Amino acid sequence: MTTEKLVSEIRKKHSFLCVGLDVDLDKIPSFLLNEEDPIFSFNKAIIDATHQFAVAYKPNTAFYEAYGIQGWKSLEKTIKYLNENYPEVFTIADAKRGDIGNTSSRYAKAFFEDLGFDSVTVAPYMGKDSVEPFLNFKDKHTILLALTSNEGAFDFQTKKVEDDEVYKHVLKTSKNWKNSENLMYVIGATKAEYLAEVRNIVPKSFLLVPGVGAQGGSLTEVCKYGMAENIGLLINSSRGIIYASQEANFAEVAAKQAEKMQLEMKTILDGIH
Ligand SMILES: O=C(O)c1cc(=O)[nH]c(=O)n1[C@@H]1O[C@H](COP(=O)(O)O)[C@@H](O)[C@H]1O
Repeated sequence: MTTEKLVSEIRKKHSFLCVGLDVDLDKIPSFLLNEEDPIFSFNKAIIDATHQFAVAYKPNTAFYEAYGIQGWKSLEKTIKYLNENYPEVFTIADAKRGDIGNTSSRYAKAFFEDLGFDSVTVAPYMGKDSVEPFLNFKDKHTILLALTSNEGAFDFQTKKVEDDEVYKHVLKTSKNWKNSENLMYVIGATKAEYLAEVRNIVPKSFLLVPGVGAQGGSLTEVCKYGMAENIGLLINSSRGIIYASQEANFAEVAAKQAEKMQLEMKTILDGIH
């Protein structure tokens, strides 16, 4: 999907919400466990109920890989379902890959070509030649970890090297890579106060911002410091939406949560236009 199309969907739906599909069989309603593919049944119900409020879906592959081949099949069915039924939504494989170039090109093929995701999360630690193979794909996006939402982000990402924090080196250096227009960045919602500095370096890039809801980040703060002219934000919530209820009406309750966030986003968007 092109960035222009993503921006136009955001404006159409008055939403920059990304629903995280982090499915855990211990947390989904127990009656679904009788289904042939409980993970897919859960995702399908959540997607059908929330798609009018969300512009993106982000399955984190760990939650599928944890169930072996069956989990991988559920992931494949989920992305196929999204692409066939809701081609207007932006899809993110949250896989946090990255390796020597030759290997990265295989990861890129797996997520962009075989599975058909619009984007994949990638770790920057191995540098330019580990990321550029992902950037070769037209209208596919590489979402580079810059400043993550967890406590461990302070171990390396905010440490200074040659007068700049490591996450700033990631932003500045990656801007010079080939096909860098295909880059987006992860900035955790719990680090909203850093967003003004991030915007000084990457004023237009899309930022994937996880960490609202269960991790305590604030939507308002993220928008205050992080919103760009083209909106430039995808705010993810996983547990806060998909596990809002474990009852028979779980999908309806998830939709209510998604709608609540979408309405907050609409108020913010209305305020700036
Ligand atoms: O890349 C990510 O999406 C990610 C980066 C980050 O810094 N923090 C973070 O929480 N995530 C992911 O975003 C999701 C957050 O889930 P909730 O805390 O349940 O909303 C999980 O899939 C995390 O793996």
